[in-house]
Amino acid sequence: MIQVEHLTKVYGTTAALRDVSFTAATGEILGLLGPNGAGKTTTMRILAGYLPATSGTAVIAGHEVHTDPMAVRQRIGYLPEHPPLYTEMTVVGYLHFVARIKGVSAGDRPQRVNFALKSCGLLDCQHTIIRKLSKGYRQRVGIAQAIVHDPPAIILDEPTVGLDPRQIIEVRHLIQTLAGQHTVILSTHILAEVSMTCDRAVIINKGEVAGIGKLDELMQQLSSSYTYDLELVGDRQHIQTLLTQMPQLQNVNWLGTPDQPRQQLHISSPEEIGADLATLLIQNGIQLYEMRRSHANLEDVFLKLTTDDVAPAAAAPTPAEPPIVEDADA
Ligand SMILES: Nc1ncnc2c1ncn2[C@@H]1O[C@H](COP(=O)(O)OP(=O)(O)OP(=O)(O)O)[C@@H](O)[C@H]1O
Repeated sequence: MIQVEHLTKVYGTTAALRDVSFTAATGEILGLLGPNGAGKTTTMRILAGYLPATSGTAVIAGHEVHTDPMAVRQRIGYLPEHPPLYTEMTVVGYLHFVARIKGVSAGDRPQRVNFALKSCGLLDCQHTIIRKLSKGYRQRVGIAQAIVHDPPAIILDEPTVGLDPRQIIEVRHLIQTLAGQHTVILSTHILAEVSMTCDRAVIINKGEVAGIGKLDELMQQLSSSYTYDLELVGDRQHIQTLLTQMPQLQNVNWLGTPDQPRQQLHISSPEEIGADLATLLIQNGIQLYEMRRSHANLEDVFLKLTTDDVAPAAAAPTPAEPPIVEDADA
């Protein structure tokens, strides 16, 4: 449904995206996850046809965003970070307006608007002036305008930002109900958003793809899959020498000071090495008081992939730039 290949965007001297590539299959929810400034919004705006890429291509439902922008805009729903709602209109009036400018026929409009109102939990406030809605409800209106013309692809830029916890849960649930019939790409800097909402994630960092796949696959990609926290008594130097016998150990970090009676050690390893490690230490006279093993969690993956230098992926392309309503008007 969505193919992004070798996408690069340069703002002046700033390379916001470098050779970004990923795909999103029909019906899936793909999370674009990255820290501030990673290039998420830039990617979303290019996909939505509001920003031209410097190079590369992005194809949505068979149409390239640069060479065929109008066809793309008819096939996507886009929720920008700050949706440009017409705040003096009622919710239902606004959705009818958007449906019209998105090309929904007059006969289909009532049904499409009703679907959007219902899907987004807006039926009860459909006659309310948008200006009087809470932020959470405005966000729902933003999503409703993105789906009112029933596009096959939905692009949501930070859809839960600024919402309270209850609203976040509601919006995430809404997004999940949209998948299946729609392909959804959402951007976020919140790990939990991806783990709770998305089928797969593209982790983006400094404009490059740092990891891509299902979350459990991403965790497996980590070289340090297991971490061990040890409490032991023994000479640090001696222990350090012993550990050189296990070359698979990574990130051997001592906690506290060497003069503490009990030493604390944090080790990571791509393999499960607990039994061998314990045997090595005990057979060499080290008193092992505690050893705890934990698996890399999503936070470890994110920190690892967005802290280290990363290798990119691929993709690129295109169009011009207006806010949703104006664009649709065209
Ligand atoms: N119009 C612009 N002109 C120059 N540089 C820009 C422009 N827009 C974005 N950038 C730069 O491009 C990089 C990526 O920005 P982008 O907004 O895409 O990141 P982001 O991942 O969405 O960040 P955030 O989560 O903070 O919104 C940043 O270094 C940003 O400063």
